[in-house]
Amino acid sequence: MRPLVVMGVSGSGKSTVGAAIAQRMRVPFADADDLHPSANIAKMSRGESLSDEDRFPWLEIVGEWLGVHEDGGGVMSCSALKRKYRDQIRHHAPHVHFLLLEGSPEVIAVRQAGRPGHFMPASLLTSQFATLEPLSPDEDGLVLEVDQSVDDIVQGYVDHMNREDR
Ligand SMILES: Nc1ncnc2c1ncn2[C@@H]1O[C@H](COP(=O)(O)OP(=O)(O)OP(=O)(O)O)[C@@H](O)[C@H]1O
Ligand SMILES: O=C(O)[C@H](O)[C@@H](O)[C@H](O)[C@H](O)CO
Repeated sequence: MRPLVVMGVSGSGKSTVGAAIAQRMRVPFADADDLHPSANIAKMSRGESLSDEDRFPWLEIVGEWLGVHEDGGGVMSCSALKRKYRDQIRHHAPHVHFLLLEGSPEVIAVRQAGRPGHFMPASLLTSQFATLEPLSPDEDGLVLEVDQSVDDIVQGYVDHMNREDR
């Protein structure tokens, strides 16, 4: 398996789906939320969105992890909201592909609200959507709708990969 980034806005299900795909594919999983410098977590907790400068060093760590898993495969959940962030990741891991979890602000807001205690405030969801640049046709990846069960999303990914292998 090639390295995979499960991407999307906060609350789209990246951590849940990423862990489930990694388990299904029997490869390591990492959550980019765990790799943020503490200053980034503090900033988001204050209700401020991250800048490109804040994200740069974090994306270097994310890219390096994926680069290490270029051969054996691995899954990282990471927002990867902008094309240039994905370019930065691809620089480290040229064979990486991306699964964008796409959903309406309404559905995702309900999911976000359903996990009290998370550092990410609901108020940042608007800026997450404003920042998101969907995958371009020349980017290696697929898009799946979040308004379905986690099992169905995982199966959607597996089916896509099986079609690609044929
Ligand atoms: N397909 C799904 N159906 C129903 N609930 C889901 C689904 N995917 C995720 N959830 C739930 O939605 C909430 C958000 O999911 P999760 O934490 O995985 O999102 P995330 O994109 O990793 O968020 P963040 O980046 O903010 O940590 C969780 O409570 C999770 O259990
Ligand atoms: O790029 C970003 O703005 C961040 O990665 C956020 O997306 C959060 O870390 C994550 O989603 C936690 O809620």
